[in-house]
Amino acid sequence: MAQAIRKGILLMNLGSPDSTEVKDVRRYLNEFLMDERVIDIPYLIRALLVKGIIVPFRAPKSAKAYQSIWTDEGSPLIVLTKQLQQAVQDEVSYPVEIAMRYGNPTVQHAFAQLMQKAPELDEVIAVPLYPHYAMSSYETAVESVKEIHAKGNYPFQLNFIKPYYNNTEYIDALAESIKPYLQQEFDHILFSYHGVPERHIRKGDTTGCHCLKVNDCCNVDSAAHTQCYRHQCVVTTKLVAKKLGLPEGKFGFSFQSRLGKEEWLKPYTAKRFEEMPKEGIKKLLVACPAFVSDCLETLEEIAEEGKEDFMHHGGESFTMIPCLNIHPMWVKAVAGWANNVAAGEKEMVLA
Ligand SMILES: C=CC1=C(C)c2cc3[nH]c(cc4nc(cc5[nH]c(cc1n2)c(C)c5CCC(=O)O)C(CCC(=O)O)=C4C)c(C)c3C=C
Ligand SMILES: [Fe+2]
Ligand SMILES: [Fe+2]
Repeated sequence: MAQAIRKGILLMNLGSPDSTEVKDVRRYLNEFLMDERVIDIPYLIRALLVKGIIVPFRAPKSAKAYQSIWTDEGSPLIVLTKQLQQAVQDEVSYPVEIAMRYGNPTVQHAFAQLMQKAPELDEVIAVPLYPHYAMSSYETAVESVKEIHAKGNYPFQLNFIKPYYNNTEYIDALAESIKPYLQQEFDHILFSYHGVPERHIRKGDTTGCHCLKVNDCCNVDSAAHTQCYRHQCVVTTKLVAKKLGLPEGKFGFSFQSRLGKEEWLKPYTAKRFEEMPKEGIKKLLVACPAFVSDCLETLEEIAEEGKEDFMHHGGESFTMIPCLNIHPMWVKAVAGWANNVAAGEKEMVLA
């Protein structure tokens, strides 16, 4: 009889600084922004720009922003990812660990923990906590885990859950988490996704001739869509809006967190917050489906800064809908994917 495969589950998120001290934020930003998939310019120029300009100016400001959302247990992103770990662990028989792309806990630490909990571990199923494919999120997480795995000569194989932007369980969980907020009076719901430079979208176009080149590119069938962040955000928006029965005009999407002078995906969330009250949108709901755990970008940029901007420009009410965090349907979805992989159903898995 074939032996049962001994598996482990690795939940992978982006990461946060170890504390809100400027030195820790500086170290974190250096690691993050020196990633060649985040700032994709030649190493020497990147080093000059990141270490000489961006980080020295940004670290004190970011530290302040982190201070405004930090909890007694630490960064919300890490705390919520740990809560997700525990919740998924309650649903599956395999050990579950978490790792961050930048900062702590590291992938090496997670691998060591998994091997300790399952000494005969022969497969790790990695779940990137990003529903959409972007070079600067999903791809860098996957590639760095592969690199660490290869360098460390680990005795187990790796499998990755594919981007799940259109997966039924993800969409159903998202819709269910948003539904209670639709009971209140609102004019519009904005789906705000983390932005990326438009250049990244063109660079990732596997056909070389589709993304941001063809009219209405994200709604025209293309092989490029397996790696097109914009297309995947558009699809999530449509599917969740359909599931919630939102009529055209009652919802929209935008992109937040722009960094630098380059053109990023549009419309910009910050600009929409200024424009919407003038368009008669006074009561606003905001959901952030690119993040599965609340973090600096939702709690500070949207719920604090964004709210202030919207209200200042004539808004009357602003409600940020929390991310999936540990919503029971989301927990079940993650546990289910890992179990399906265990049962040999490979369709959620990249080779
Ligand atoms: C949802 C996926 C994400 C993509 C895509 C992404 C791209 C991207 N990000 C930056 C720069 C920064 N992002 C920062 C924070 C941050 N980014 C994501 C996710 C994605 N980023 C998350 C979950 C967070 C929050 C982390 C936390 O601790 O809560 C920051 C740090 C904070 C700040 O100083 O603003 C930077 C910098 C770039 C340049 C980029 C694509 C090129
Ligand atoms: Fe980011
Ligand atoms: Fe597109």
